[in-house]
Amino acid sequence: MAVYTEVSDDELARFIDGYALGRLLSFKGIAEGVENTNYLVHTTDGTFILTLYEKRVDPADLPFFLGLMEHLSAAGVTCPLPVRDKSGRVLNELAGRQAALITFLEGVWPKRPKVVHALELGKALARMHIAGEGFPLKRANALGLAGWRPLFDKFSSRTEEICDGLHDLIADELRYLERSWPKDLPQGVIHADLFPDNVFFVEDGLSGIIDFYFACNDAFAYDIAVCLNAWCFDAKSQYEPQKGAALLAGYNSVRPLTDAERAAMPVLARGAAMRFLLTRSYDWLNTPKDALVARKDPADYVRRLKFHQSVGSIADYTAQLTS
Ligand SMILES: Nc1ncnc2c1ncn2[C@@H]1O[C@H](COP(=O)(O)OP(=O)(O)O)[C@@H](O)[C@H]1O
Ligand SMILES: N[C@@H](CCOP(=O)(O)O)C(=O)O
Repeated sequence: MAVYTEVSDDELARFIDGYALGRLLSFKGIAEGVENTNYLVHTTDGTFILTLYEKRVDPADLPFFLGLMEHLSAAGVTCPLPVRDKSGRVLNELAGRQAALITFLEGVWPKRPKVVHALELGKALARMHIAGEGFPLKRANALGLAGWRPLFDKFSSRTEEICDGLHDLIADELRYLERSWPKDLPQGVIHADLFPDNVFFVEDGLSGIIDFYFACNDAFAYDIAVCLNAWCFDAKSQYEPQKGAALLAGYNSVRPLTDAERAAMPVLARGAAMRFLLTRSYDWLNTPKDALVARKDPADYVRRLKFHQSVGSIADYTAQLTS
């Protein structure tokens, strides 16, 4: 459960009084998520999600994240909307943290994504990329190529606490990525963390996207690579080419990939594996013992990275195995 910050009944009742949402009825910590503290809040007017922003969120970025949700929602993407308080603000302070209330989305995230989920995801991702056009705020990807080495430096002396060989795997791969990272790919606003637990479905229809707290300006194709890793491998970290093919086909049906994007997919998939290997490794070593959070296993991303290193091109590989 990701609850880093406890909120008392009285504190929350006072906080809710600041909004035109009726009276607080009940609230409980949410048993999912990694980055922030989330509570499910019931008031006499409805159900909302209360988020208290934690460690990795720079308060200066909050207008980007909350403004993006408003922009995407207005452009037809089903995502949470920040709720304004009685004086029109979306951000307030609660229990010493910046906090916001957002609307509750119906649906459940797929615990075992199927091919149809990957297809729908691909279409929704492309629609989201198009819908992001015209969003006026900018945010660099703090966990992009330039951020990986400084993050590695923070835990490189402790990698053996995770697994043997991890230090050299990361160090060698960082050198490769720094040499090979593609420039000049089509860019725009990307989600950058579109894992299954951030995408809701009602039956097989995609009902909404949440958790925009890593969103930034970066290459669209990098967002696809993040999804390939997160959606198209089974529980044993074996690549599932039918899902990869469905994701790419769904995306391509809405926003056709350029030749340069296709060619870059193998290195982007390696970079996307590196990004989550680094944050998971850091969190594995640094999550406070008393935090109510389920740490994510870095080993899943060691296996993905090794898979990408072993195949030439994930797009060719997908095409080969599905033709
Ligand atoms: N708008 C929402 N509607 C419904 N459930 C939500 C919403 N936002 C978050 N949740 C629930 O809270 C969980 C954690 O949210 P998330 O934004 O992923 O947290 P974190 O930023 O900590 O990763 C989600 O898996 C989901 O169950
Ligand atoms: N998706 C990341 C962890 C971030 O968690 P989220 O709850 O914000 O999606 C990972 O799997 O490492």
